[in-house]
Formats: sequence, structure tokens, C-alpha cells
Amino acid sequence: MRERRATIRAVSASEIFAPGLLDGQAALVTGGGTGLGRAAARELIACGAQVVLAGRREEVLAATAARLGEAASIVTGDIREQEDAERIVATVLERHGRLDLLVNNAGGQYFTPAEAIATKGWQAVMRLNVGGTTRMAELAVERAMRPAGRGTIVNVTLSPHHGLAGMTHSSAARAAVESLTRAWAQRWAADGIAVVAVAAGHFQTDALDKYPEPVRASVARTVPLQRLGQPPEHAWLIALLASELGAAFSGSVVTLDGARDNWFGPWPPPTLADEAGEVPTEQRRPAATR
Ligand SMILES: CCCCCCC/C=C/C(=O)SCCNC(=O)CCNC(=O)[C@H](O)C(C)(C)COP(=O)(O)OP(=O)(O)OC[C@H]1O[C@@H](n2cnc3c(N)ncnc32)[C@H](O)[C@@H]1OP(=O)(O)O
Ligand SMILES: NC(=O)C1=CN([C@@H]2O[C@H](COP(=O)(O)OP(=O)(O)OC[C@H]3O[C@@H](n4cnc5c(N)ncnc54)[C@H](OP(=O)(O)O)[C@@H]3O)[C@@H](O)[C@H]2O)C=CC1
Repeated sequence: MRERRATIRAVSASEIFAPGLLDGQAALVTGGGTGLGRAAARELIACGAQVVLAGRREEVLAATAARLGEAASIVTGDIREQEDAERIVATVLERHGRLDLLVNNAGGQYFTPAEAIATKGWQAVMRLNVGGTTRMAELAVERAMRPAGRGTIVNVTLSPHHGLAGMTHSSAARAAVESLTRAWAQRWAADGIAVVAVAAGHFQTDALDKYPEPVRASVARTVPLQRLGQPPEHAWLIALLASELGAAFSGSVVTLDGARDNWFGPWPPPTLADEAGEVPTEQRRPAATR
């Protein structure tokens, strides 16, 4: 595992938070080199935090850190491996002497029908999303947050919660992480540690490129907002949870999805509406007679 410091380049001020909101904080963002993790790191830095980006690909992390400037640094490692995970947390402590915020953002799955998921694939998704997230949370608590008597852990999960038919392994894994979030919030409250899950809907990141074209083309239409989420929107929520307000959210699953959760389609439902777009209404009951 190799480490490298970023070159100097500043991030512009936050568009919505006051300067200095997170001054003095040290954050660790897993999967911080790409997509939602990169946007979160940028916003945390804009708010004053020092951020360590973790992931497996050094070149990806280094390119992001170079864009984020001297408040960003990188550490390579695989969150599924105990030794790597330990070194990731140790690196943050060596560099900053503290870890105030862990963003458990590294995760993912592949798109396939439920019955096509091989045991090995199921285990791969569980190992990454549940195993990796758990390992990082426990290490952050043991090594940094409990000794400091404070800290915030944000676990990135997935909306809709009623299940994604092409990603059932991930629906199950993220449900487990949300359940763990609630349990950890109780378990670690007395240590001054807040644990929150952010259930992300469908966000416009490069990762969507890996899904089949018809899936990509239709995703935004499955969202009542009729557009994909933008990474800065997710990043603003992460920064908010890293602020003093995060403690009050402990144990919550905050869904950020443009109303995707539990949406069953547009209104009026195309199968019910007539040519004029009107939906049949039920007859009123006759007035009661005396
Ligand atoms: C209707 C709306 C749908 C759109 C939803 C949009 C919402 C977006 C949600 C997101 O999360 S976007 C972010 C996506 N990012 C990632 O997924 C990145 C991380 N993902 C991965 O690394 C992999 O997908 C992984 C499987 C989770 C982990 O990979 P790992 O390296 O551990 O496994 P592999 O060795 O590659 O594979 C192991 C095993 O898994 C099965 N498998 C893997 N990929 C596929 C596939 N594409 N199709 C079928 N099966 C797959 C397979 O059994 C593999 O074993 P072998 O066959 O290789 O022996
Ligand atoms: N985009 C979306 O619409 C949604 C995304 N999400 C979730 O948000 C998170 C970020 O998504 P997004 O940015 O779009 O996708 P990405 O695929 O870009 O992000 C995944 C990141 O995790 C890192 N990563 C993956 N496996 C490991 C590992 N074993 N150890 C360390 N790092 C790892 C990857 O880097 P590397 O490969 O270099 O290790 C990558 O930077 C993921 O958990 C995703 O599932 C949830 C809902 C919707």
C-alpha cells in the first residue's frame, strides 16, 4: 500500500455553508477518488476540513487529490482487507492526529436479475458493502473516535428501499447497513459518536456508465423529480451531517432521492388515464334517506 500527498490547488468556497463550518476537522472518505466520494471530499474541504481519500486505485485518488489541493491526501487500500483497513485509519491518525468524520462511501454492485446472482457474486457484494463498511466503522471507533469521545460516521446506502429488482443483492446489503447504522448509533452514543445513513437515489456519476444503456436511459424517468441527483447535492448533505447537527441525526436514515422511494409511477397512471388525461373517479354514495 502506497501513500502520496496532493499538490497544492484550492477548492472554491461552499455555495451554501458558511466558511469555516468544519475548520479543524479531519475526515476520511472511502471511495473518495470518484463520483459521490469526490464531491463529498470537495465540499468538506470547502467547509474547512482536511480530507483523506481512500480507494484501491492510486492513480484515480492522486488525480482527484491534485484537483482538491493541499487539504486532500490519499491512501490506497481495500476496505475488505483487515490489514489495509487498519492502515487506512492509521494513516489518517498519523497525518492529522484525529478522525472526526468517516464517510463510508465505497460500495457497489452489478445489475442482473435476482435469480442470476451466483453465490460468489452475492458474497462479493456483501463483503464489500456490509463487511467493508463494518470494518471501517469499527476501526474508526476503536482507534480514533472512542478515545476522542467524539466523531461522526456516515454510511452511504441506497434508495429505493422497496428493492431494486436488478440489484437485489445490493438492496439486501444496504438494508443490513441501515440496520447496523441504527444499532451502532445506540451502541456508540455514550462515546459521543453519531452514526447516520444517507440513502442515495439515482445520482449522475461516471459509475452509471457501467449499467446497460436501456437502464441508464430510463433511470431519470423513474424519479418523480424527473432528473438524476447531482453529486454536489449529496455532498451538501454529507457536510451538514459533519456539522454539529450530525449528532441530532444519529440513528437516522436520511433519504436523498427526489421522492424515488416508494414511488410507483407518475400521476395519472398511464394505464388508467383516458385520452384527455382524466382518471375515472368513483361514484358518490347516494345521500342517506330519512
Ligand atoms: C432501475 C435503476 C437502476 C440503476 C441504479 C442506479 C443506482 C446506482 C447505484 C450505484 O451504486 S452506482 C455505483 C456503482 N459502483 C460500483 O458498483 C463499484 C463497485 N462495484 C464492484 O466492485 C463490483 O460490482 C463488486 C461485484 C461489488 C465487487 O467486485 P469484486 O472485484 O469483488 O468481484 P469480482 O471478482 O469482479 O466478481 C466476483 C463475482 O461476482 C459476480 N459478478 C461480478 N460482476 C458481475 C457482473 N457484471 N455480472 C454477473 N456477475 C458478476 C460473479 O459471480 C463474480 O465471480 P466470477 O464469475 O468472476 O468468478
Ligand atoms: N451513483 C448513484 O446513483 C448511487 C450510488 N450509490 C453508492 O454511492 C457510493 C458511491 O457511488 P458512485 O460514486 O456513484 O460510484 P463509484 O463506483 O464511482 O464509487 C465507488 C468507489 O468505491 C471505491 N471502492 C470500491 N471498492 C472498494 C474497496 N474494496 N476498497 C476501497 N475502495 C473501494 C472505488 O474506488 P476503487 O475502485 O479505486 O477502489 C470508487 O472510488 C457507492 O457506495 C454507491 O453504491 C448509492 C446509490 C446511488
